[in-house]
Amino acid sequence: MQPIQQNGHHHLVGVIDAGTRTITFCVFVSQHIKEVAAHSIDLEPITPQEGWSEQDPMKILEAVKTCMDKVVSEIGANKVKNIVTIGITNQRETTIVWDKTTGIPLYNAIVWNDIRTNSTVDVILAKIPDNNKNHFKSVCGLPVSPYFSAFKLKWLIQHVPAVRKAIRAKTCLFGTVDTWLLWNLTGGPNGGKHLTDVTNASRTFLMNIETLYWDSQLLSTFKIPQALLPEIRSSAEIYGKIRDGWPLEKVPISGILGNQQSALLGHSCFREGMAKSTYRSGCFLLYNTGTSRVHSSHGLVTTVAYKFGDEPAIYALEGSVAVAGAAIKWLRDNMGFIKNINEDTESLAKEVFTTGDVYFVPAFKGLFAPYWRQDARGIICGLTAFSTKQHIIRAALESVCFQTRDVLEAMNKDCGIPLSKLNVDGIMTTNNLLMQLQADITGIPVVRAHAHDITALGVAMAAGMAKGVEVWDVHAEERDLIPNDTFLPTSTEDERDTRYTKWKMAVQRSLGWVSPKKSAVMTEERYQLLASIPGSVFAISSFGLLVLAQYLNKEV
Ligand SMILES: Nc1ncnc2c1ncn2[C@@H]1O[C@H](COP(=O)(O)OP(=O)(O)O)[C@@H](O)[C@H]1O
Ligand SMILES: O=P(O)(O)OC[C@H](O)CO
Repeated sequence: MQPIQQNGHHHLVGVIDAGTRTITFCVFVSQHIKEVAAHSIDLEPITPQEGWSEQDPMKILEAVKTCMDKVVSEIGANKVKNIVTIGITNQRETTIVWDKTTGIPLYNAIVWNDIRTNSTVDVILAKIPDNNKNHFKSVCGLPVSPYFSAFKLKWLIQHVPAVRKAIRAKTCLFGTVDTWLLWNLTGGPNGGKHLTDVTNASRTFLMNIETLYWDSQLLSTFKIPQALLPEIRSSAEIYGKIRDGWPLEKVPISGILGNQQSALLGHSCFREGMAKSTYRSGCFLLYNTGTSRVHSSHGLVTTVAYKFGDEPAIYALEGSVAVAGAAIKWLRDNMGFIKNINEDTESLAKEVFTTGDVYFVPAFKGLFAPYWRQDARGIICGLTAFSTKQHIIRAALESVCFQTRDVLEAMNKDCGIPLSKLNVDGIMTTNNLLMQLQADITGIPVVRAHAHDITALGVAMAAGMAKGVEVWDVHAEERDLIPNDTFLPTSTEDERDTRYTKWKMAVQRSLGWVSPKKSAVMTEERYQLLASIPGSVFAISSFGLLVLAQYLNKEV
């Protein structure tokens, strides 16, 4: 391990952090937690329909390039040459397909929180004994849900003629955001590396959680040809070098981690029993279970936490909450209750001392862990003539805390040993009231990390420790400790439990709001029928197809 170069300069490690809303490129000094430079660009999602969420993969790529350019010119040529490697961390599950001969995407990226595949889920469930959504959990660790990539990829194959055409021509590639970036950064159509890491692969619903290879049973369930899929590698190894013509050309890329797994590393949760929760648009609690794959019986997912080179994979239990900060954003953008999230949320919520018995279940697109109910929709209940926007804002903050308690309860049951404290990070944790409510609702201390970017730090560590790079000793005894502060519970157990019981009642009222489309299976068959019609028919008579589609529509 050589933290310092022969010329006396510190090694630097660059990180591409491609989050759902924000693309960042930042640079760390090896062995240190603080970034020396960073540049970010926000990306707006494209929402063609209610429940849909897309991004332009080219815009993601352009934003990465711009961020790298900015940081390179900010730190100057002298320091740039000390950047010895790069790591990639990314929003997980988001699904991209492109043509390997042109590098052009065949459709927009379908983002993880897009629920267009609800009907695909119904079709898959209809084929499973007892419609059991946990049927594949022993194979891939995940429940059947539109969240995971396989459902999005199946939708793309069924609905986008260009995808089917590229599959027939054997030019179609699939990837999550890490793969899309790696392929482009290492050469694109000219030899780009088509790889992913185990953490991202573990979110596709296609990887066998035990063998860490693509699973043939799952591939055949989804009818996905393996040729589309990237090779699965570890989270820390040299995958390739940056192509010529890009900033930092020839610098190796040696770390890839899904962003929640990266935050787990950023918190140095290396030991079994250590956990963290990241509060951003969504909220994701990961609990390190070591080399054991703990299969949850209480609604959590089993996921790969990380795998360093040839070392055995380390697993985690995850509680994924789809809507956390996004509920606050909704109160600002859709309700007009808040002007400036950062400045107003806490002060408005503090204008009242309680929510006045108002509960807000922000199940905008269904509920993830531990419920996995795509039929749930958002509700605000307990309203009286006395309720104000302040009560609702406070209830939105509490909803994040109650959802976290839901996940914690499940985790404690699955693991047997209750968590004694909660390590937290993410932009939402700057809200002190939220932190205090979280401690009061869970009854355990909440320890807030003060490092600027724990998520990016995790993959910087992985990239820096990779064989052949070796500038970061992740297990070093002497390392920077992340400064933190702690919020202690001030509630009694009785108060906590009474309020939590009320929350559970509110959750019950949010369930079953959307009835599964009774035509789901037929819809699927219709698409298959349409998909099987040769392309020439489209050319000869698209009008004929329209008539056929209308006729079939009337049939169901
Ligand atoms: N002080 C705050 N109080 C409450 N919510 C906040 C606060 N600051 C930011 N948020 C919420 O956190 C989210 C920002 O997360 P961010 O990291 O930018 O996005 P993403 O998770 O999509 O990458 C927004 O949804 C916002 O509503
Ligand atoms: O980019 P974020 O912080 O919204 O993270 C999204 C998660 O990776 C989705 O699983």
